[in-house]
Amino acid sequence: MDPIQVWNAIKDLLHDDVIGEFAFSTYVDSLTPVAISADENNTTVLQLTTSQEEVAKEWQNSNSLYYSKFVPAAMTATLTLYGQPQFVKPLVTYTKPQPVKTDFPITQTVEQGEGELPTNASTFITKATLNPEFRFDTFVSSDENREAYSVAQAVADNPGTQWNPLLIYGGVGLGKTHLMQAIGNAVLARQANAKVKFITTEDFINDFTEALRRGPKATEAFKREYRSTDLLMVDDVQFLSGKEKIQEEFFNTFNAITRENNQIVLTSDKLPKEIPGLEMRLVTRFGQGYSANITKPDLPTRVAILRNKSDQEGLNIPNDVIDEIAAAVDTNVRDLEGVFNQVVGKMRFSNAPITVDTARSILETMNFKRQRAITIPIIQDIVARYYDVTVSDINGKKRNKEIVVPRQVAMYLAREMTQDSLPQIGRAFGGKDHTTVMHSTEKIEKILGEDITLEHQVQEIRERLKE
Ligand SMILES: Nc1ncnc2c1ncn2[C@@H]1O[C@H](COP(=O)(O)OP(=O)(O)OP(=O)(O)O)[C@@H](O)[C@H]1O
Repeated sequence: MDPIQVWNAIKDLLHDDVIGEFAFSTYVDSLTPVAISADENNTTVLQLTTSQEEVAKEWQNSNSLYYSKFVPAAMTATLTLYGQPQFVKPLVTYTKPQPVKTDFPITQTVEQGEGELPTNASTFITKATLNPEFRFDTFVSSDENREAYSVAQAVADNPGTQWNPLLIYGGVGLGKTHLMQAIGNAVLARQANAKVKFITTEDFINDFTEALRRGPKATEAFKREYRSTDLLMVDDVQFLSGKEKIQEEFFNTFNAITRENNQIVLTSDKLPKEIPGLEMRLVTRFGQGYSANITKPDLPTRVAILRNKSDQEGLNIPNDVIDEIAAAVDTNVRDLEGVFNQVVGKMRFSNAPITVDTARSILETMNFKRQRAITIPIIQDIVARYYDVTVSDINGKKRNKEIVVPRQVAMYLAREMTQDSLPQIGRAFGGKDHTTVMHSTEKIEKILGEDITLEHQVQEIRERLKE
């Protein structure tokens, strides 16, 4: 039996059993497998080492939670790996830690062979806990995320130097976590033993609360672990909102890491100053590096993301199917992938080529409807009906208020909802000059900020246009 293989399989099983990331990373993930041997009773023993005395003590107690969960997990693991369940006992010994020299910022390449443990096998996560698919080369860069993409690459190339912290913010499912983990994956690809840690804000809260509950030693271990990272990535910092004690610990962690010129990357759904209940000192700290926004991808980007995914998975999805999905799903990339996966599933299980009709029926069951193309004549028609005037009034020259407002609203929406240029819009509105279009749209923009009734009207028309 291979000790690393067996331990990895046991660890996977324990991961679901041991509550809390902190407990798991301290008491399970930090152990290094050394050998498999037989004791005097001929029982198979998996020998493991730890550099933390209290962790070894916990394992040496055969009534401990970890010991008791280990034995059944080992049975399952050996059954899966070798076809036969085997009774295996853990033997955890304490070894004094050797000082580890880190050469962060990264300057050299350290190769990590398959299955080999990082040389500083500490409680730090390694490549395995990052999503290996979240890389720069699998991320489609477009206008909506280009800034975030470029800064993330700069941070990955030179962590802890210029953009510290890097904060990536934007709506749900737009690729913030992907970009953040791409930094982690790039750093670990260059230096496998870099102390890289990716956590959600919830993990941080749970780990800290658990450490406090366990007492001073665990709290010390928590601080040691978090504060000595080379690259700390924290997802969704908006969840720090209103949690004073946690914010204080986060503040101290933040300071300890940046003081050493190590790197912090954060994601949030909004700018720090817009997070309610976030202490001013954190707002200032979070904003001191670089804040990059990600917004919703437009249609060509959505097509590119799907094309990319289809190619990566070696699938041959027809272009019209991809266009159909991309046009219908404009909420976020996670939804886009969700529909894509359904389509792929359908292809695999029904063994039939996928057509636009199948894609449509999947989209319908998932409540996505293809938006119809919005053109100037459609806008003119809907605006005219909404205000009870005629399309020729809108395209004519009458200057009374009842007609001028609908005309200007229609021009404004044509500018907002179509790709047509100012001269094209002017021509479509009865041959008007492009300056008239510009003046009308600016006028509506200005009134919208002051007139709530008009704002509601415009919103209602937008919704009718999307029906
Ligand atoms: N530009 C992109 N190119 C390729 N894949 C993308 C892109 N943007 C997002 N994705 C994919 O969309 C999914 C959702 O992205 P991710 O989890 O990073 O979103 P998020 O912004 O962190 O969302 P949340 O705020 O909900 O945590 C992931 O599978 C990610 O790989």
